[in-house]
Parts: sequence; structure tokens; C-alpha cells
Amino acid sequence: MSVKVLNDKVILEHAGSSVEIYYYGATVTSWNYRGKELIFLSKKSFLDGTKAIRGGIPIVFPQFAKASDPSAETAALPQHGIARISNFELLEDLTDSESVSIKLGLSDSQISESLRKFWPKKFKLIYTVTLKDGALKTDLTVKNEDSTPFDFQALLHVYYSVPDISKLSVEGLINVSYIDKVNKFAKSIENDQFVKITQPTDRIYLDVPTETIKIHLSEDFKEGFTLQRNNLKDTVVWNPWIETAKSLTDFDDDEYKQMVCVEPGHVSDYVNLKPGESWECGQIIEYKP
Ligand SMILES: O=P(O)(O)OC[C@H]1O[C@H](O)[C@H](O)[C@@H](O)[C@@H]1O
Repeated sequence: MSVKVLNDKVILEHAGSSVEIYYYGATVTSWNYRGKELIFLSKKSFLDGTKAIRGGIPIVFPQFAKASDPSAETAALPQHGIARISNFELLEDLTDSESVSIKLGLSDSQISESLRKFWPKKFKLIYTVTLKDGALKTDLTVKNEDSTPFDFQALLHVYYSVPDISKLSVEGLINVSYIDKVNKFAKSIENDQFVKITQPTDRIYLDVPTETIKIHLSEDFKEGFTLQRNNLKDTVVWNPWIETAKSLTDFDDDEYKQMVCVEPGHVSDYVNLKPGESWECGQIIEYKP
């Protein structure tokens, strides 16, 4: 069990597994389970802090996508906000017999002037990443350190590594309403118990009541993940598929076959946080080999 602190990232090791977290965006870029990589990271991703990391688990805050309402407080921010393109600092590491974890922090004083002017709020983020045997837990706390309330959205943009997209299915979304971003933002209801990805997919599932979402990697449902969400009511499912993959400069043309994003978030409206108050959310991902 150990925590290795390097110049650009921290590596957690526990029971033959490891997790890598870059300071840039506090982005988890790898979860290696006893020799097997479980998290997708594009081979064309930038890792030098010049662009958001393409893959891993970027943190979306305080705005998901671009704000649709031009009067939103976060409307001037770039796509997916500030967190994924800012350098977090290591606050502490904590280990016990069952897990190893670190806390990373980001305050408004640590973000660039050019970003701060788009959202001039005083805030603090604390992000805790915990590795257990077969489980990865990530928790985010948002603190309002300003003198007035502010609005925000938050999402944990997990890119799962998928051996073969044609065998993948996501379970736990049946009967849930969703906004279909690839169909002019039309609202639909999910009819499938096992959602397959066979085309460009970009859906915001709203107010998902399911306690555990399952991501099946194999058709016999043996290998896969279970996802438990804390205080994240919505879930985005994204795969760019062929044409969008080709248009992304930091994503290889064929990589859409090896990934799926299942992203718990609070994105269908805003959280309004009062001065001095904190808001917490998180996820626990368990891997079943
Ligand atoms: O290309 P990015 O800014 O990293 O966004 C990647 C994707 O994130 C989310 O899944 C959104 O729902 C998609 O619309 C978006 O394309």
C-alpha cells in the first residue's frame, strides 16, 4: 500500500492494483486492476496541461457542456467548465488497512485569471480518490467561500475501457427519461433494460432513481462494473462513434470501439449554494472480473 508523489501526478497502490491521478484537472487517468487497465485514456490525449485530458475521469465543474441559457451565471465558461483544465494541489494522503486515498484541492485563487473572469466566484473544491481492492471511489465537495450564493453543475466524466463496444450494455436506465443530444435534444423514455451502443450516443438521463447502474463488458454479464452514485441525480451516456471520433484531434479514429462514458452528474439544473455552505457528491465503481 503506497502513495507515490511525482511531479505531474500521484500514484496510489493497493493489493496489486494502482490508480494514477494527474494534478491537471485532478483527472484519474488509470485504474489498473491486477494488470488490467479499466479506464480508457486516448493514446492521442494531451497530458501536458495544454488541453483537457481525453479519457480517465475529468471533473466537470461548474458547468456541464455549454450553458443553454445565456443568462446563467456560468454561461461565459468554456465547455465543461474550469476544473478539468486547472491544476489541483495535493492536500493529504490517507491510508488504512483496506484502502489508500488522497485529497486534492482547487480554490478560485489557483485558477488562471483568464478563466476566473468568466466565473468570478470564491470557491473551494476538495476531491478525494480512494482505491480499495476491486473498487474506486471518488468524492467531490464544493464549498462556497463567497459572500453571495452561486449556481453550479458537477459531473464525474468517467471513460470506461471497453474490450469490444458491440458486446457492451448498460443496465439500470429502463423507464428513465432522457434528453437525446444527438436527436435535437428530443426528450424520450428509455425502453431497453440493456442499453447497447450501436451509433453516436449522447444522452442525459434525468433523475435516475436506480441505486446501482451496471456496465456489462461481456454478453454473458460476467465481467463489468457496478456504479453507485451519491447525490448525483442525472447520468450521461456518451460514445462519439465514427464521425465525431474523426473530428476530435485528441482521439484516435477507432478508439470509439474501446470506450464508453457513463457519467454521474447534477446537470439538468443548477445547485444553488449559499455562502459558507458545502455540497457533496461522489461515486463508487466496483469491478467484477
Ligand atoms: O469533447 P469534450 O468537451 O471533452 O466533451 C465530451 C462529451 O462530454 C459529454 O459526454 C457530453 O454529453 C458530450 O456532448 C461531449 O461531447
